[in-house]
Amino acid sequence: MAIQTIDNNIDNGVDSELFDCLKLESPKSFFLFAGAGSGKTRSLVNILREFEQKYGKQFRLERKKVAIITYTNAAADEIIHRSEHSSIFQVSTIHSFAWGLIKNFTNDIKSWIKSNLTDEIADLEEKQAKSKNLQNKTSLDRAKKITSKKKRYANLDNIVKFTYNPNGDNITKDSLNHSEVISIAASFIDNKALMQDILVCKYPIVLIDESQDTKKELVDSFFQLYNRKKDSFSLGLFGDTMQRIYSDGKEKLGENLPADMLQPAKIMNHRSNKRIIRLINNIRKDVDGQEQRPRTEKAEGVVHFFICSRGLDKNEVENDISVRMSKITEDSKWDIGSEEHEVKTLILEHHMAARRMGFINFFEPLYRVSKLKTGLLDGSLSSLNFFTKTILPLVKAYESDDKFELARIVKKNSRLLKKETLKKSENQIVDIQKTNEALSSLFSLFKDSNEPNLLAVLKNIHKSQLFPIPETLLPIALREDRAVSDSAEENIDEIINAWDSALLSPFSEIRNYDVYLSEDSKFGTHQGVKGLEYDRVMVIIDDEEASGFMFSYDKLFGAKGLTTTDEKNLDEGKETGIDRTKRLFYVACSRAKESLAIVAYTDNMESVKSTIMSNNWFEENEIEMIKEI
Ligand SMILES: Nc1ncnc2c1ncn2[C@@H]1O[C@H](COP(=O)(O)OP(=O)(O)OP(=O)(O)O)[C@@H](O)[C@H]1O
Repeated sequence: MAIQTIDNNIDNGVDSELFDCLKLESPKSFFLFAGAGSGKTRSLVNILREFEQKYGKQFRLERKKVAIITYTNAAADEIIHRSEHSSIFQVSTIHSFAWGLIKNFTNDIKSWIKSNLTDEIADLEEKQAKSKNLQNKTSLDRAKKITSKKKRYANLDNIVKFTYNPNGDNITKDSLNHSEVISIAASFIDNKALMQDILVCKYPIVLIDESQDTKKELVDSFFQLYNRKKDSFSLGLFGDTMQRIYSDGKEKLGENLPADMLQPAKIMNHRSNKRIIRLINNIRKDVDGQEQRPRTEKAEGVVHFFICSRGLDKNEVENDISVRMSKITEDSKWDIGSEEHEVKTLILEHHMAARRMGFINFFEPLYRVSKLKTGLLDGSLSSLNFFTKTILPLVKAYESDDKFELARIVKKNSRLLKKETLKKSENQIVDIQKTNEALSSLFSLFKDSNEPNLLAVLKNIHKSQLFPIPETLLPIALREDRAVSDSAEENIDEIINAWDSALLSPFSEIRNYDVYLSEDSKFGTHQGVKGLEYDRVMVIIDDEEASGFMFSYDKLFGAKGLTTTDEKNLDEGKETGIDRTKRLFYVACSRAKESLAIVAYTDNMESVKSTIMSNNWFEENEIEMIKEI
């Protein structure tokens, strides 16, 4: 028993070493890089709690804060919650933090943008001057870019204050875009003594979680700041180079660190069962050879690799695999048919979840428009909220005969029942009657479990004037005849174009999409689940379906050969798509606590099998080939 305790707690000393760095009398910096599930986030929270106890009062009096930079808003919320909402901690994403630093420096921002635009315009004009044909697409696009940049330059003096939303698209004239905010903050930290003083005075401690993926420009600036202000500034980096999966991160972050930076190591993995840890140790073996140890009380656990022929019905394959896994693991929660089914399925791209959950027709056209992507994924798109936040709850209230809820939604959103409308109205009874008729007309579309398409719902509401139509959808709602207008408007806006297709989907797709957005969705992306953990994980792999270009599982598993570019990168010691994919695979597999199923679709089943066996990732009895169902 005593041995077990020593084993599991072998890394416990690290927390006090880290806390020691934060002592205000003698600040030091550290770099805690350790594998998945080694308790980095836990260490971060532990030292924050201890810091609050020792320095909380002092920091509040002196109006100082510890800045904690996380990769996502969700991670920020988690740390805020776990550090008990203490006001001395400012937990935010890198974009929010950077914006907070620069937002009051309007004149300096203007000068930076002017100088940047001057360089960009000069560069474009030089290229344009060399163009052999000014009428080809590239040259025409370049000409447009030059005009728009010149326009922005001319408008800069009219801007009183810049705006920026770290979670938005920032398309107004006075807004900064995401990369500008990062570059401006980095440039101010590097070059402005005042900014360096403000930063160190307000935030004597900056801690960065997932620093392997944090914008490299800013990480470099923090290193510079550390070199300048060592006596009054502490920089703490948490991360794992094996989990660097975005191109924004600094390559080889762990190399050439300042000599006085503390670099503690952790060797435990507190998260996963033994077999899963052996697998992830093997995946990183030829990258840096770091090996983790499981906790002594952990079970063996299960990993299983299903090699599936492309072209099979994926829903059927994956359902069958869930049943098969429940047998292999003797855990009924794997079984899709069981009431207690609880498996996290990791897909590569959101549209793979859309296909599996039944909202692909509505999702795909909108997802293709880059301006709509963020809002579509986080559910903040206002034109979409019309369906998800107004119509869907209304229809659900109708279906469950919840008159109270129905009245509440109508009162809140209806144009006809607005207080001001009713006040002005000569005959309120007629208005209420009109509302009832509008509702009946809308619900008639859903009679007998019918699922109308979204266009029918939109047109119905526009006609009855029950609710105001979002601005983006108005041109479509106003159209008399879709077919005529399609041919008449050649140069139609890409957003309207996308909505034109999306609106042809049945309303049931909105229901499914709404479930996907909610916390309890059983899907996550390989990238998006960084930092999280689940008992049972199914990793779905299909490069063709994902249609991305950053990752290639086919190459990682030997189903496809290397391209000449890959060969060239390899020769030059540069990173290849295989390296990136291996790290993504490591992140995905290391989310599993108890058992893990990999489901890989491929055209080359035998090559996949021999690759995953020859690099010792899977044993023969852990591999199953599914050619048909
Ligand atoms: N010292 C410990 N004793 C017991 N459980 C621990 C310990 N450290 C971490 N854990 C547990 O192990 C799991 C992983 O911890 P944590 O999320 O902090 O790891 P991480 O290094 O941040 O992981 P990743 O890099 O994979 O996101 C969590 O469930 C956490 O509660």
